[in-house]
Amino acid sequence: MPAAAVGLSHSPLIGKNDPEPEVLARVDEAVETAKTFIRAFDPDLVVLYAPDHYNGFFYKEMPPFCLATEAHAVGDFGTAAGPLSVDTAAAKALAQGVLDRGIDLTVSARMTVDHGFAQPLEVLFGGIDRVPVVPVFVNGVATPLGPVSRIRALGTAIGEAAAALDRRVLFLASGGLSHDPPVPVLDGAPPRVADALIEGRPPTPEQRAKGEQRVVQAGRDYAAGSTAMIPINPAWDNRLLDHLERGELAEFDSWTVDGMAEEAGGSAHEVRAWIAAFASLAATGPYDMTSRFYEAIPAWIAGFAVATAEGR
Ligand SMILES: O=C(O)/C=C/c1cccc(O)c1O
Ligand SMILES: [Fe+2]
Repeated sequence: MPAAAVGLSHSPLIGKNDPEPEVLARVDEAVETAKTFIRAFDPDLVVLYAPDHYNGFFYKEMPPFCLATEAHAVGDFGTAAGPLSVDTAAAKALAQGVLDRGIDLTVSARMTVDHGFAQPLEVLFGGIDRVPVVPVFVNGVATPLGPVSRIRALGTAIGEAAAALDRRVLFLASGGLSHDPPVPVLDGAPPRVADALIEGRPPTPEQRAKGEQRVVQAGRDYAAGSTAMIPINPAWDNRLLDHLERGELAEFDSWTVDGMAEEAGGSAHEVRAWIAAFASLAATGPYDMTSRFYEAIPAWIAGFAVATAEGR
């Protein structure tokens, strides 16, 4: 089966807190490389692995991962709102294939997603409804989190199930790499915040705007030298990219949840999306990483990477 993978960091601060023009130009060039790669590969199905930031998944029920047979975006941070063009038949086939392989997959027939899903679809395809997609939520924020080996197993099972579809499948990862944005944490949260994280009542437009402004301000403070967050860790990020490039995916099984957070920040767990996508590609056969870009971008609170890979 023709298969490829693209990893793309997301940040809701893109276009709001931009870094120096030279940095932006380098990012634009890397994104153009990824777009050219995708155009040449010409996928007819995109399996999109992405996290959520308490817009679709809450502690009332928080699965480690969940595949959607339908999905709509909330439109946070200026991203598009509305339905994603989910390929429901492919999603159901993949879900069955994953369950058949012994992975306890949660399935959503109406998933709510945020910028984690919407941004890569907009950046790479020009909209959230342009390409047949199977959205797969991978929890990268809400502790407790299970071992990374389970995410690799999920990615492998989806890759194997996708190989049976006889489609041109692009496995797309959204998230990471090292970063520590002010996403709320349930442990120790004041009762009002804890209730919101558990119940997930939709915010009013005013509440949403206030929450988003808090994150934008955090990015500005961080770029100006605030040390409140765990620093972006380029060495850690490049170690991750090295393992992905060399196909050393089993190396991630020894990465611990606490160790990842300490070295690379509370949202570094978003790299689970990357590990899942590359495990999916690896399950279809050997691959080559064809492009790789990395830059630490404090204004976006992101160890920011773009990478493309294709099956041999
Ligand atoms: O607060 C949020 O919803 C998200 C914040 C954020 C900031 C920077 C990079 C990311 O990946 C984020 O999710
Ligand atoms: Fe994120």
